[in-house]
Amino acid sequence: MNQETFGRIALIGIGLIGSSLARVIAREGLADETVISTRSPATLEEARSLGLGDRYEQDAAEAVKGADLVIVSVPVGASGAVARQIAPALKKGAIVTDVGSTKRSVIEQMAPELPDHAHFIAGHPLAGTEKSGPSAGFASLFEDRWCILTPQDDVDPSAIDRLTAFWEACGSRVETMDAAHHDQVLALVSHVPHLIAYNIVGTADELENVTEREVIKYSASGFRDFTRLAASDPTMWRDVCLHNRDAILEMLSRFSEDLTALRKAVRRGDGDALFDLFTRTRSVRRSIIEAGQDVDVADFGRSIAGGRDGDGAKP
Ligand SMILES: NC(=O)C1=CN([C@@H]2O[C@H](COP(=O)(O)OP(=O)(O)OC[C@H]3O[C@@H](n4cnc5c(N)ncnc54)[C@H](O)[C@@H]3O)[C@@H](O)[C@H]2O)C=CC1
Ligand SMILES: O=C(O)C(=O)Cc1ccc(O)cc1
Repeated sequence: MNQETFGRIALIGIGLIGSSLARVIAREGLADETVISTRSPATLEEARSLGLGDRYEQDAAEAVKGADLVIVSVPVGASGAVARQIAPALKKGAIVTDVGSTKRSVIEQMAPELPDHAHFIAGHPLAGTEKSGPSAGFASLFEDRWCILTPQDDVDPSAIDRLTAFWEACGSRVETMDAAHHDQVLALVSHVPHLIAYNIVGTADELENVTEREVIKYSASGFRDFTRLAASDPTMWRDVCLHNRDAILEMLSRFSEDLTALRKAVRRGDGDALFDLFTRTRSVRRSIIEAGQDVDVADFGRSIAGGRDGDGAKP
């Protein structure tokens, strides 16, 4: 058997991420058998009707019996409860991982529950959409995306190698880092941007002198991008905020300070300050595109090719 393939994989939680995993596991032949479990009977039926696995179990403990790899894909606030449920049924030597958007809290919730004979390695694929549920997933979700692993110091390196090989077989690039560092970085690049989107769409929704029709009719692509993020799953994002509170608060403070400076530049008509900030931020976007990290590179490429990018000179 190759490094990346497993006899039995158990997927606990079968929403966007779990079902994308089920699809890529099937496409790449990464398991002899895939067992699916999720809390809601209706969701389990949906997974069955989509043909996502080989076996379906309502009981998570039943699902992990004999599994070589267990992947927990539930809202981060449910991680501890799932770990408690599956712990007594885990096979000796099983690798247990998760996909949650926050890492310190998931480790704090799961690690104490799991037996020493299992290898627990927390993880986070930096890949997703605003959609949720089993039908929202797709096999190519993880392609050319980062997957961050945050193993604790005492984890067997060969288990890390196997999990790395698995994510690589799903199309991802894998990086290992400290959980606290992960949470700080993700607060900046993912959690706070989602909160900004929720906030601006909420603000637009509450403005009395702008009708809903106008928001829909005149929303340019910038606002549309915010509405996409602000359509993300409420349970998932409530849990992210509750479970990465300190890092999110720290980044929000920085954001507020910078917003105050920006507001001042607008109020004072300080064109130089505005131009300098906008020039700096444009170069950030360019670096991201050059590094090949953009979701819609083709679209951005068209906007550059269309010559709408200006020459960078201060008018
Ligand atoms: N949606 C996204 O773009 C991304 C999400 N993530 C993380 O992946 C995890 C799953 O997210 P999605 O798949 O998007 O969510 P989802 O809402 O599509 O699916 C969640 C699944 O968990 C199940 N579930 C909820 N509570 C449970 C419990 N107590 N026991 C067993 N199953 C339970 C639900 O029935 C459902 O099958 C979350 O921790 C999220 O932070 C990570 C990367 C991207
Ligand atoms: O839809 C988007 O733009 C996302 O940013 C998806 C996403 C959401 C949460 C994560 O932890 C990782 C990726």
